[in-house]
Amino acid sequence: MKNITIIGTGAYGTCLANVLADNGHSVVMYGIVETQVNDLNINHKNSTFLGDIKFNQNIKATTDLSAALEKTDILILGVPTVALKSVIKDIIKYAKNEMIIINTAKGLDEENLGLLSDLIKREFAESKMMKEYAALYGPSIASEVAQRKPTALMLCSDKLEVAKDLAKIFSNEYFYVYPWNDLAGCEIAAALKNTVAIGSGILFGFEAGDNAQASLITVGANEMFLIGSQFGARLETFFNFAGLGDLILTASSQKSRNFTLGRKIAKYNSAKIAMENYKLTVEGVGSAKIAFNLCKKYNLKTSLFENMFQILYNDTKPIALINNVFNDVKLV
Ligand SMILES: NC(=O)C1=CN([C@@H]2O[C@H](COP(=O)(O)OP(=O)(O)OC[C@H]3O[C@@H](n4cnc5c(N)ncnc54)[C@H](O)[C@@H]3O)[C@@H](O)[C@H]2O)C=CC1
Ligand SMILES: O=C(CO)COP(=O)(O)O
Repeated sequence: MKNITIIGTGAYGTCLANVLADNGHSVVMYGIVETQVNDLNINHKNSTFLGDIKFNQNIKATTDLSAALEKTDILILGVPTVALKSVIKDIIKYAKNEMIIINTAKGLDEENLGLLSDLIKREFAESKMMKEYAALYGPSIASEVAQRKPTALMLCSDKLEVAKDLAKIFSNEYFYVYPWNDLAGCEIAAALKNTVAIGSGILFGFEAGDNAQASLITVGANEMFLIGSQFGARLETFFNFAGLGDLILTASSQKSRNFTLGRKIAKYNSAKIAMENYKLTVEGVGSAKIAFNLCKKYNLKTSLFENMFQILYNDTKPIALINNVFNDVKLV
C-alpha cells in the first residue's frame, strides 16, 4: 500500500482520492481553500464541485503542504494547467523524499509550445525529487468516477514497466486502468480534445445536427493526430481511451465543461460573453491558442483549430464554425 498525496481539492483530485482510498492506499489531499479541506475532513464531501456525493472516510485533507508531503511515495498533480508551475515550485520547497509524479492536467506548455511532461520534468529536474513521471488520461468525468461508475483510462509513462505498476495501484472493479507508453500522444490528445469539445458544443447549441457533430469530431481527431505527429505521437493512441475515448466523451457529454462552454457560445452568439459568464475550469480555450501557434510553427493547415482560435480569441461569430469547418479538410 502506498502513501499518496493529491495536489488540489478540485473535482478530479477528489474523485481520484476516492478511487485510491477504495483501493486501500493512504491518501492525503492538499488544498488551498479551507472550506473545501474542512468539507472533506468533516463531511466526507466536496460540496463545491461534487454536490452531495459521500467519499471514502479514510481520505484526509490539509492546507499544510509540508504535512501533506511527509511520507509521499506518489504525488498526483490535480490542479488545472495554469496552476502547475507555481504549485511545483511550492512542492519542491517542502518535498522530503523522491516521489513518483503523476499528472492529470489536460493541457500543453504555452510558453514553449511543448508538452506538459517536458515542462514538469524540467521544473523538477534540479530538485531531484522526481523518481518517475507518468500521466493519467482517459474519459473520466469526475462526478461519474466519484459515483463509482465504470471508467477506463490509460496510465502513461515513457517506461511501460512503470506504467504497469502504477496502473495496478489505480485499478479496481469500477476503475479500469491500462498501461501505455506514448506520452506525447496521450498529452496531445488530452489537451486538444477539449478544444474539439467546445466546437462540438457550438454545433450542438446551433442545432447543426448529429451528422455535423459526428463529422466535426472526425475532423478533430484527424487534426489532433496531425499536430501530435509533430511530437512523435503514435496513431494507436488516438484509438485508445486517452484518444478516442476522451474525445467522444468530452465532445458529446453535457456533463463536460468544455462542451457546455461551446453551447453557451452559441447561445450568446459570442465566445467573449460566454467566457465571462462561465467561470468553471475550461482547458480547451488555452489549448486552442497553443494548437493555433503549433500549426503556425510547423506550417500545418487545420480547419477546426484555425476556426476555433478565431472564434475564441478574435471574437469571430461562432456560426463561422458551421460555415467553414467542413471545407477543405485534410484527413490522415
Ligand atoms: N473534472 C474532470 O472531470 C476531469 C478533469 N481533469 C483535469 O484535471 C485538472 C483539474 O481539473 P478539475 O479538478 O476538474 O478542476 P476544478 O476546477 O474542479 O478544481 C481545481 C482545483 O485546483 C485548486 N488549485 C488551483 N490552484 C492551486 C494551487 N496553486 N495550489 C493548490 N490547489 C490549487 C483549486 O483550489 C481547485 O480546488 C484539469 O486539467 C482537468 O482538465 C481530468 C479528467 C477529468
Ligand atoms: O476531461 C474530462 C473528462 O475526461 C473533463 O472534461 P471537462 O473538463 O470538459 O469537464
